[in-house]
Amino acid sequence: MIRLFTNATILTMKEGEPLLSEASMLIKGDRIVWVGTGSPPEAEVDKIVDMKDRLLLPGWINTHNHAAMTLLRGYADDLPLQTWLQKYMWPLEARFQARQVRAGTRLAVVEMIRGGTTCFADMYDYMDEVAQVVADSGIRARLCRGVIGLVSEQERQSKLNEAVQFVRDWNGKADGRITTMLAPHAAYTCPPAYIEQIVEQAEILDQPIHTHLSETAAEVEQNVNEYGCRPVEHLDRLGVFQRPTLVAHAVHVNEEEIALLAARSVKISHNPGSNLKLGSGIAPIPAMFRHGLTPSLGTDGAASNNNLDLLGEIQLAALIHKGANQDPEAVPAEQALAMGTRFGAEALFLSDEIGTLEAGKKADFISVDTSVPHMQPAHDLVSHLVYAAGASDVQDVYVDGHPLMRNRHLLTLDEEKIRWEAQRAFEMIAPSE
Ligand SMILES: N[C@@H](CCSC[C@H]1O[C@@H](n2cnc3c(=O)[nH]cnc32)[C@H](O)[C@@H]1O)C(=O)O
Ligand SMILES: [Zn+2]
Repeated sequence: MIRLFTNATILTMKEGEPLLSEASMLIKGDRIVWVGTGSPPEAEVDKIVDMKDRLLLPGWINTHNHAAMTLLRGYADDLPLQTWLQKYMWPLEARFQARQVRAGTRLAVVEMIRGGTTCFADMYDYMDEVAQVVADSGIRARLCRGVIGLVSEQERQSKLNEAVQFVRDWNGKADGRITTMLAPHAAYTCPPAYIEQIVEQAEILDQPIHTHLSETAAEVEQNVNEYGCRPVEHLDRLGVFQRPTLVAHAVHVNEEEIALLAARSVKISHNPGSNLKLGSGIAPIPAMFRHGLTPSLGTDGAASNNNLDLLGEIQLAALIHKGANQDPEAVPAEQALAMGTRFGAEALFLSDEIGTLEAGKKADFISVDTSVPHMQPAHDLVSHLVYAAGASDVQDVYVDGHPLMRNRHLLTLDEEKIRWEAQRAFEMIAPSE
């Protein structure tokens, strides 16, 4: 089917390309065939969709999440990372079964689609459930079975086997919407030999690696005490960065470490909301840009954010580095938008397919209502999107050319049922007070 989205303002997010007004986008099946002003090359069109008062742009790419943690939203707030994890999250997560992960992930996907996210990375457990939700909902995702190695050797091996089997079962599935990774949870939860083993498997399976890195000062200190070096050097020595790697957080990295991450082309998922909420710190994003890195954005799980609104992260990224560095020129609006789109595609190793609106790429895009009062006067939509818009201004969401939301109406998921299921699944595991 050939569809023409017309009468729109289009932000392609191609580097250096200005906003296109009175523009159109032509889509053939799941791919974009043309974007521009003037008349499209193809005369035969099956459907014309009028996009008056709509800004079209690539969907948001959320590069770090634990989707099922929506079930634990608001459960343990205002605590530091290690207490939050060890005293609250892990004991409750130990009660999770397939049902909790399915319900929590479905809720997460509803929330993400409603906020304009078309692709997310997920690191969790019971990943067959997560993959099935992705397959059924129509969203795109890069998924990995996260492994925490603070268990017996036997359990470590069985978790790794699961992670490997997950890659074999799901990489490239759901018409290519699902891709995978391998994920040692963090240097402080996986012994060195285990990390090496995971790297070896990643090599065999030709998979990228996703891990948490230098999220807190305490974690860096512990690494120095235990292994005699900081986490970046530690992972480098273990060969992690020989693989394409995506690290979440990178809050406590110094100039030298940033240089090494850049030299190894490591991808960064900046999670400003989670880092602020857990009091972890503020990642040195301007310094990363100076070293040629192109950090992307993630929400982290909803228990440390507490929502999955990627536009909110774009806005935080555009604001906090200005304040932290007393520099109003840090992370300009355009760059913050790139972090949520094009750089997100790079971070997930999917930039051949998504991240910009241009011929040959997948038709993953969203539309934003530009007629609302807080987008007036409509002279600089890039500025309005970053500094004035909200998630609920997103009207339409398309992935692979399929509509997942039209005029804020979800088309692939039953929202009411999902809300009910999430409530039930939470009550089953909630501690009795
Ligand atoms: N249960 C799994 C590990 C799941 S990976 C995802 C883990 O990351 C944890 N997590 C969530 N947010 C953060 C964060 O900000 N830093 C570190 N870990 C986190 C989360 O609680 C969950 O346990 C196993 O069998 O080994
Ligand atoms: Zn995380």
